[in-house]
Amino acid sequence: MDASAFVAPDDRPVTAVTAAEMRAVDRVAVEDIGLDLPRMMEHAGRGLADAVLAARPADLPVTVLAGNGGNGGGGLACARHLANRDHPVRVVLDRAPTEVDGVTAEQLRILKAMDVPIEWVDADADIDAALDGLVVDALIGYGLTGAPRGAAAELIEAVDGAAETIVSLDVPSGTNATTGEAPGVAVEPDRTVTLALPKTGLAAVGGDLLLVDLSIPAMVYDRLDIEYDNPFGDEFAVPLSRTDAE
Ligand SMILES: NC(=O)C1=CN([C@@H]2O[C@H](COP(=O)(O)OP(=O)(O)OC[C@H]3O[C@@H](n4cnc5c(N)ncnc54)[C@H](O)[C@@H]3O)[C@@H](O)[C@H]2O)[C@H](O)CC1
Ligand SMILES: [K+]
Repeated sequence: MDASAFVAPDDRPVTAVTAAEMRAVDRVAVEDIGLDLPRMMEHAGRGLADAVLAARPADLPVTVLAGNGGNGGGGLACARHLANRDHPVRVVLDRAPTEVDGVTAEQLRILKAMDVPIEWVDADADIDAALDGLVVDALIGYGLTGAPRGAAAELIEAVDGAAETIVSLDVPSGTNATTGEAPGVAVEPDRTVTLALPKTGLAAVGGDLLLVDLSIPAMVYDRLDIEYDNPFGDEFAVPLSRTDAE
């Protein structure tokens, strides 16, 4: 097996996947096992909340920047767990709540019912520097298509200048999950909480790396001929180190 760009704490190599491979994993998980996206999104949000609680001093407010896809949905699930622990958390969307759809809209409905503050920005809003404290970047994950545009781009630019700590979910927003390239603006996180398996593009990204388990069984990877040796052991999240392997 070629040396991986990532290793788990016991120096075990951890396979990295491209965005296309991870999409295929999601498809097989849903179609063959019935492990559906909302369930995996919940695991993502719980693992992200664990990482945020571990990273933030008690009094630091948390702002979750959420997009309209699976990445946003994981961020919103994280916001719910923080709110349940009376941590100061608010959500800032890159569009009006009425424009959020799919599973992410379901996550949003729960937060609304819990009276979690929900704000949003549109393309030409100038975002106040209130993006201080700890910012969770759940705008865009491996679904990036081209250079960030509109409100998402504005938020990406605002957060890099204002936040004390930035935790990105899965892939820093604006970064191509496969190549690590940033076609436009991109978040520069202190930590990336990536999901299931590290994305190949994360080898080129700075900051700490934490891998969170979405409970995808090894047989899904086997069906796609993706080399998989459970990186979690008995944990549900493991820190990853980047090797200088080519
Ligand atoms: N097995 C797994 O790894 C799982 C990962 N999950 C999370 O879901 C995302 C992928 O979700 P998807 O809906 O396919 O796309 P994203 O949420 O990453 O992105 C869509 C989001 O981004 C906006 N957007 C895309 N390109 C641009 C752009 N150029 N400018 C502005 N905005 C852009 C788009 O509008 C949407 O808002 C993965 O990363 C994980 O976080 C699943 O939760 C479970 C399985
Ligand atoms: K992100």
